[in-house]
Order: sequence, then structure tokens, then C-alpha cells
Amino acid sequence: MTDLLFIKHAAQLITVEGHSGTPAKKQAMSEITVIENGAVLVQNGRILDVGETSAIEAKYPNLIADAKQIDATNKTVTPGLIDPHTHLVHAGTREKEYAMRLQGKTYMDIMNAGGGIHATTRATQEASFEQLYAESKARLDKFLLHGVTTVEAKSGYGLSLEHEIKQLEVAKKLQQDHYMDIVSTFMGAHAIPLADKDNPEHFVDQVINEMIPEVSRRGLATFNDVFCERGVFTPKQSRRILEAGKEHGLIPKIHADEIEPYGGAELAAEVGAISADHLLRASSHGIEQMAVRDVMAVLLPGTAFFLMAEFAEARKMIDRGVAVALSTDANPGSSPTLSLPFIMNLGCLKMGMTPEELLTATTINAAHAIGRADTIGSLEKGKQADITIFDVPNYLTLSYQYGMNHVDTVIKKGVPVVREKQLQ
Ligand SMILES: N=CN[C@@H](CCC(=O)O)C(=O)O
Ligand SMILES: [Zn+2]
Repeated sequence: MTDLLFIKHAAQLITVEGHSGTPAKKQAMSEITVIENGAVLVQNGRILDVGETSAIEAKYPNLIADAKQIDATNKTVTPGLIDPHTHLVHAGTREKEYAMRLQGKTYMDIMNAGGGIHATTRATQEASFEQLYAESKARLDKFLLHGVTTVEAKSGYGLSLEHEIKQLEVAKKLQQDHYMDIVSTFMGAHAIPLADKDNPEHFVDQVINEMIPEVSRRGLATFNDVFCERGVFTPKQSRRILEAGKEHGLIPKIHADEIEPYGGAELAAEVGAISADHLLRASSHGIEQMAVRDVMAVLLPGTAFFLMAEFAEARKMIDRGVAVALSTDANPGSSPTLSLPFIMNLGCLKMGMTPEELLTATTINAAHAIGRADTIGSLEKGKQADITIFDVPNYLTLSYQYGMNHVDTVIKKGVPVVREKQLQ
């Protein structure tokens, strides 16, 4: 018995087609393909066809007669949004640090005083598997309610083999239990534990010799990430960690040039990272190198907004030929949000991206940033039917009426899992 779903009469259906082979760059980031009065026919969780409603109706009358129908009149249909950079699995919140920052303390001051990432590490180490699972599951529900159908999730609040594995196992179980698809990244190199403060090389060795081999042996992560920043991991240490990951089949990612220019973008190009993320202070040379070596820029404007910092130079990156994706950076310290649509608003208003580029950056380019562009990120024949329907008559309204949740329906693998803003 085939499972059929027919979404019809969308005021605008945005396919973002034609970029599955390589990420969209420059002008191609604006080519999103808008079909008016659009329709999608889904069979057994995959997209069977996409086009104008009348054309699809004429082509598949029998299948459509048997299909569950969703009328998207006055609504905008897009590929399910993809968040390629989150710190999903952690315990607790840090609102007191937020208040301290409002009084003038900086993010790094707080971290150097044993707060920041260290505070969340303490809470995460103390948390049971069940507590971490429950907190993270609640976050996934909210992501879904904001139109997101796939997230990347990093470890990095365990900072010991036992607790890093615990975080990654929570992500694995959520992948099995939840509607959301989760792509895991090992980020043991998120901070030097306080106990190793005076001997950081000891921890770097532990990441390289103990954690990476074990995470890889257990098949718990696809990517390996490092926080390359002054006072955290140096470019030299970061390179060792990323090269060690490569030897164990983990693809490099990097938190680069977030607080100050530190050679992170250049390092990403040298080690062949799939993406360099943050880049608020990336150098022009680093941006050029990323363009030459095809390193995706994953930009996190929510972090600049929340840390009251300069935004990344998205315009310059796009114009120089760097493919750009956008993400929440959801985490309890520098970006406590689960709203990718709000991040899209910031992309326009604070980084000069166009509404078309935003859609590319949160769909197909985000899929490329996590190595999934062959199956998700666009509405094309044969792809997984991950689809978001927004209660707006055109895509411009998504970035125009800002800070609101316009999601109406979310379809995951052909199944409506959010309908009229309610989890099903
Ligand atoms: N910058 C490093 N890591 C996170 C923040 C983590 C935290 O503050 O808990 C980020 O991407 O912003
Ligand atoms: Zn991050």
C-alpha cells in the first residue's frame, strides 16, 4: 500500500532546485525557483513530482485521488529548513551570565573565570543520560515547530571521553526516536578543561589519542570540530586535532575567527574543512582561501546579535565566491535560540543578504554543509519529502514580518508532523 500526500495550490512553492551537486555560490545563491500555484506529490516519503498544481493533477489523476491532501492556498512552501550548526545536547541555561554581559563583562572574561562553556560542562557532566535526553528532545520539538527538519548536533560539553560519548549517545538515541534527522559532530576540542589549564597539550593529546579513535570506532560522529580561538585552541593545536580526525574518517569543521582574527579561515582551507563557522573576524586572505578551496561559510548571526558583536561579512564572502549557509548556533551561552527563521531575519537586516540568498543558505547550502545535499535541501524528484509550509503568501514576507513564527505545517519524510503550529 503506497503512502501518498498531495500539497496543492501553494501561492509560492520554492524548490531551490539545481544545486544538489555543488553548493550555490555568488549569483546562483539567488536562483531559488518560484512556482506559483505550486504542488508537490509525495509517495512513500519521497518526492514523486513538483510543478504547477494543474500540471501535476493532469499527470497523476489516479494517485492524487488516493492521496491525503493539504491545501496550501495563500501559503508558501519550501524545503524543510536545515540547521547545520547546533550545540543541541547540553544541560541547563546561563541567563545569569547574560545579565553579567549586560553589565559589561565579555564572553571570554566569563569563560576565563571558569564560567561560560565550563559552566555548561559541569552541568552536562552531572546530568544523567535521561536528563540530557529530555532537555535535548524538548529543543528538537521547538526546532521542528520553527520549520527545521534536520539539525547538526555537536558534543563538546563533556570534555572527557565518558561524557563526550554520553552526549553523542543522546544524539544517537534522539535520531532513532524523534522525527528530526540529526547529524553528529564530535567537538571534544570545545574548551581546555579547567584541570588542564596549565598543560593544554595534555588535553590535546587526550582528544587525539583517546577520544577521536573511540568516537570513530563507535561510529558516533561524521564530523570533527574545534574551537580555534585565542585562549582556547591555537591554530597549531587545531590543525593537529583536525588532521587526527581525518585519519579516523571524521570530516573537519572549525569554529573560526569568532572573537578575533586568528587564522581560522586559512586553517579551514588548509585542512580541507567542509565548513568554517562563525567568521565574524575572518581576514580577507582567509575568505579568499576559503573560496579557492571550496570551504563553506556557516554564518551564525544570532551569535553576533546576542554577543553584541560585529556581524560576519556575508556580502563580501558571497561576492568573492564563498558558498554561505546560515545556522542558529543554538547553545546556552552565545546564542540561546531555536528559531532559524529569526536567524534568517538577521541575515537580511544585519548581514545584507537577500531574501533569496537566505532561503538557499538555510536549505541546499545548509545540506551541503553537513554532507546531505544528495537527499535533502531542495524539492526535487527523488529527494526525501522534508517540507515546510509557511502561513505567508510569498517568501518575501518571511523576512519582512520578522521575529515571528510563520510555520503552519512541517512534513518529515512525507508525514505531517506539525500541523497548524501543533506537534502531531
Ligand atoms: N564558540 C564556541 N562555542 C559556542 C558557544 C558555546 C557556549 O558558550 O556554551 C559557539 O559556537 O558560539
Ligand atoms: Zn558553535
